[in-house]
Formats: sequence, structure tokens, C-alpha cells
Amino acid sequence: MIDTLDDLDVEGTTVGVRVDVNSPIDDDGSLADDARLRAHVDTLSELVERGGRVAVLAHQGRPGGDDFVSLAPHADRLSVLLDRPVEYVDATFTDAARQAVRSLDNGECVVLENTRFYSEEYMEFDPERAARTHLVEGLAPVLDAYVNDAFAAAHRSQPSLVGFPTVLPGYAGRVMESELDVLGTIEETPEPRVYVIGGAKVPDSIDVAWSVLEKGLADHVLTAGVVGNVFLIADEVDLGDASSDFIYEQGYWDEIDRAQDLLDAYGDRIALPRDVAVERDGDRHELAVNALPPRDGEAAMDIGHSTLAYYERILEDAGTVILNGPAGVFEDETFETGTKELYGAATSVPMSIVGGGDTASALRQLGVEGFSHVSTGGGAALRMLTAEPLPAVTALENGPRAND
Ligand SMILES: Nc1ncnc2c1ncn2[C@@H]1O[C@H](COP(=O)(O)OP(=O)(O)OP(=O)(O)O)[C@@H](O)[C@H]1O
Ligand SMILES: O=C(O)[C@H](O)COP(=O)(O)O
Repeated sequence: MIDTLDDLDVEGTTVGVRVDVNSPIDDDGSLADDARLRAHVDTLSELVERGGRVAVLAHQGRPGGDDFVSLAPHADRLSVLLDRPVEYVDATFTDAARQAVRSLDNGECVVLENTRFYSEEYMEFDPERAARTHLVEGLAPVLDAYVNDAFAAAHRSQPSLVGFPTVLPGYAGRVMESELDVLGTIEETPEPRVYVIGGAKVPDSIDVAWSVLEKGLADHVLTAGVVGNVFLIADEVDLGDASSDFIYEQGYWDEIDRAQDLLDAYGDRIALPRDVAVERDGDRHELAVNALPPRDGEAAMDIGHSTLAYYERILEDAGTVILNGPAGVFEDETFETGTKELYGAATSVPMSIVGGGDTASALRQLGVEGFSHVSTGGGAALRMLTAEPLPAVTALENGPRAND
């Protein structure tokens, strides 16, 4: 059992609230989409309205990425969404951060700096070790309680997710609570069950594919996006240098072997793209897999119409579809078709569950709606849908309670 905000005596309590506001960022450093911030408004408003002193903790991007930026724009946006001043401090666990938290009054809120600006936060620990990191040792002494609303990051055992609830009474926020309610019952959803796995986080996606195939949860796994490209290469399709170099540069080369092992073990339940779209003379150009490799410099940026027809036939018979990750580079209009049509077809399946930050923003951008549940989590939703425990949830379950 996990305590929720219903169990927390909020008035006058200093609460560290871990949210997941990891968002797409424009070239000028501003937020390209605020959906993940809006998702946390209920939890944060409730805490400030009930007189809490709220210190917001979150990550943005990954080290080395263009979206690895400060949380200052997030604080500005939260201030608009919560309709009250939200302070921002460019520190997370130092004296400056502690000072900012100590000076909060009832009903006030401060956003601390991107937790991943500190290297320990980008490592995975067991909860006891996570509790001895600089972040947790530095900040926990000025907090009375910890609320985890970051369902989308709950598959990470990083200090801000598993360390705080090991030393402070922990509570699930409203997003966490509702996601666990909806996604906790995957084994009871209608069959056949189809998992559509696209996007660019290849190692996570291959883990999920292994797990759902091994446990018999998936009748079919449909691959798309960079994940689909990795499977094609594993199936000895020559995708050309541009796509191969991209996979190599992302550090995903070893994933090709894992994809191959997966095809050997469960190939009959894994569907691979039958064609891909590349850019040729400024336009979209589709190439059947047997017509590959593409010309020099052409990369596989989307699935093509023959793949769409194949996947749509599988979806017609599905009872449940679980989707994560766009089917192509949907940010470019030329390559939005795969994502738009595949996700559009999925809305006709009786139970359709979508996860993922980029996926949710892709769907809004493309005007695709009508799913049974759009989760705030991508990797976390998928992990949960494999019936695997989420480390951050386990840490909340095992941590101290207010009355202990
Ligand atoms: N064929 C492709 N080549 C290059 N990039 C691709 C391709 N297909 C999809 N992408 C990129 O994948 C990115 C999104 O992948 P990602 O796995 O992060 O999805 P997500 O929905 O955000 O999931 P999560 O919430 O787990 O992060 C998009 O930016 C998109 O451009
Ligand atoms: O976008 C996500 O899936 C979460 O914010 C977790 O981000 P991560 O995959 O960089 O840990």
C-alpha cells in the first residue's frame, strides 16, 4: 500500500515534490510543449491550496543533449498554470537551495534546479545507497515529507526517485495515483494484445519487448521508428550508411545483437517494417525493404504505406493495443504520416493505451485523439505494462510512514 495526498497533513508541511516535466525544448531554449507541466497542476495546486510549502524537484533531458537545460522556463510556465508566483532557484541541494526551501511560507512553491545537473542523479542506485547521495543528504534535512508524482520517471532508480522516500515519509501524488490505477491491471485487458514499439530509446524498448514476449503478454510486437530500424538491421536488411551511422552514434550498435536474439526466440510474434520512407529531392520517397539500401545519405525516417497496411490489419483484430514512441520523425511534416496513421488506426481498438512524452506531443500536434488512456509515462508506462515493478513505486511502498 502506498500513502496518497489523502494521508498527508499538508498545512505548514515542507514537501519535496518530484514531478516529471521533462519536455521538448525549442532551439531558443524555451518549452516546446507544456503537457507534462499541466499534468501536475492538480497535485501542485492541491498542495499549495492546502497550505503546504512546496519544493519542486525534476529532471530535464539527459547530459549532452540539446534539451539538457535549466528548469527556469518550467518555473515560469508553472507560475502561469498555477496562477500564483512560483520561485525558481538555480540550485538543488546546496545552501542556496536549502535557504530557498526554508524561506517558503505556507502555500508557496519553489522550483529547484534540474536534478541531473548533478552527476549522481544520472546513476541508478539501490534505495539505501541513493539515500546517501549528495542530493538526498543535502536536501532531505529541510523537508518534512516527499511526494512522488513523477510516474513517467518511476522506472529509474535515481536518487530523487528512490532516495528521498527511503528517509522521509513518502506519498503518491495525484498523477502517480491515477496512472497506477489504470495501468496496474494490464493482465486483465482484452486479448489479443498488441504492443507497438517505436521512438528512439532502443535499449528500453528491447527490454520491454523481451519481457512482454517472454511473459506471454504480447500476441504481437509491431516495431517502428529507430527501434524498427534496429530490427531491420538485425534481420540483415541493408538500411544504408545514414541510418546505420545514426544508430552507431547513439551508442545502440550492441542492440542489434539483442534484437537478433529476440527475433530468433520470438520472431513469429514480432512484425518488422515492410517499407521505409526517405527524403529524396526534397520529398518523401518510400522504398520497399527488398529495394534497400537507399541512396547515399538517405536515412529511414518513417515507416511506409505498405507497413501501415500490414500493421493496420493486425490492429483490426486486436483487443488491446499499447503504443509507445513515434513511428517516424513526426516533427518533420514529410515524415508524420506513419505516426499519424498508425496511431489513428489504434484508436479503433477496444482498449488503446498510449505512453510517452514525445508520443503525447506528437499526437496533439497531429490531432490524433480517442485513446482509452494517454499516460504521462513512456518507458515507465511500458515497464508497468510488462507487469514489472517500478523502482520508485517500490521505494514508496517500502519507505517510512508518517506514524512509524
Ligand atoms: N526513423 C527515425 N529516425 C530518427 N529518429 C526517429 C525515427 N523515428 C522516430 N524518431 C524520433 O524518436 C523521438 C521520440 O522517441 P522517444 O523514444 O523519446 O519517444 P517518447 O514518446 O518520448 O518516449 P519516452 O516518454 O519514453 O521518452 C522523436 O524525436 C522522433 O523524431
Ligand atoms: O521522458 C521520459 O521517459 C522520462 O522523463 C524519463 O526520462 P529518461 O528516459 O531520460 O530517464
